[in-house]
Amino acid sequence: MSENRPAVTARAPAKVNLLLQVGPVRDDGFHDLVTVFQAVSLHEDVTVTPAADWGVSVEGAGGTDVSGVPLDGSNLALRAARLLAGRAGVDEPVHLHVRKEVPVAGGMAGGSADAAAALVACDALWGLHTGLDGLAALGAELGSDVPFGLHGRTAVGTGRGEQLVPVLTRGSFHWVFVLDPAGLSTPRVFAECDRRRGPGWTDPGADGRLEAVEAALRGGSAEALAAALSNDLAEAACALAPHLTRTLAAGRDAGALGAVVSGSGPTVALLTDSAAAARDVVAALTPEVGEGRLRTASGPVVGARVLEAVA
Ligand SMILES: C[C@](O)(CO)[C@H](O)COP(=O)(O)OP(=O)(O)OC[C@H]1O[C@@H](n2ccc(N)nc2=O)[C@H](O)[C@@H]1O
Ligand SMILES: Nc1ncnc2c1ncn2[C@@H]1O[C@H](COP(=O)(O)OP(=O)(O)OP(=O)(O)O)[C@@H](O)[C@H]1O
Repeated sequence: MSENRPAVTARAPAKVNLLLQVGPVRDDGFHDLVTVFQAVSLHEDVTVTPAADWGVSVEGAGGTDVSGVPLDGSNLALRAARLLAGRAGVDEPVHLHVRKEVPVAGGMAGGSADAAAALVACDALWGLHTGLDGLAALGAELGSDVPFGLHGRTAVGTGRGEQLVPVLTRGSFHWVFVLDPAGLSTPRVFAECDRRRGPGWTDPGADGRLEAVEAALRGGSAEALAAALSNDLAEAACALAPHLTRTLAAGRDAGALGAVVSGSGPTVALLTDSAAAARDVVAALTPEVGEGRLRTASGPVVGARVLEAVA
């Protein structure tokens, strides 16, 4: 019977947008994007265990504050599991335990990573063999960032961010993330971006930014990538959280090669040219922001996958 199946744990990564080009609002309320995602080594682990009824619990790892995470039917991991069960005709409830390392409402797609990990874990538990494309299609119904949580590595995202094409990259990139105690709501940041643009705004279209990011990734140059980082939501995020302007400057002053708001913010991503340089930036920033708000990570890393049980 289902309750005898062993628990399955899957892991999915956070993301940073190396480029986030925001186009016009579409009729469905989403914006057309051209973005470059990179998966980084902050992870969410989701463990699914057969249970009498559906449920979810959450734990913060490494000091992550999980107080903003819903534990009801709106939790993205739970929604993902129920969506897959519904489509596959599975009637075997699970309890999901989410171990979060990714800041909540931080612009790093933590909730999307939970959904991606839940899809992969449930697919394995129920023996469905849905495949990456099938899971990504389900993931897109849950959120624009979920397909990338499944794919991982580095990819160009178009549409509302759910249509992915892998990007060639060389080597690893080393990041420092400056977390913010307050989150930012993604819809609010997009709305502020629209408000600032005004009704007369016209999309300038392709402007060479994507090509610059792709060339830096192909060449494995942190310096070139730092120069190419850009985010059309940054102005809106800084308008809603004005201290971010100072955080970006402090990161550069601390020796980062480049600084960018991560996605819809408020996390700030600082690019450095080695793991040692990242540690130096942390040391330089600690007096101003405190060690508790600083994380180092590298990318690219793989997308959602089952963690094998240690024998
Ligand atoms: C900011 C990014 O993280 C960049 O990767 C994503 O665009 C946001 O992805 P996400 O959090 O998975 O977003 P979703 O759950 O799909 O959408 C949340 C809300 O963000 C806004 N949204 C999101 C994606 C998009 N292409 N256009 C939008 O305008 C919409 O108001 C939407 O209702
Ligand atoms: N499993 C979950 N983990 C975190 N937040 C969740 C989860 N399920 C639902 N949410 C809700 O989604 C909101 C956004 O969560 P998330 O941490 O994914 O933000 P984000 O990283 O800014 O997202 P993105 O970068 O994809 O825009 C939270 O404020 C919370 O209310």
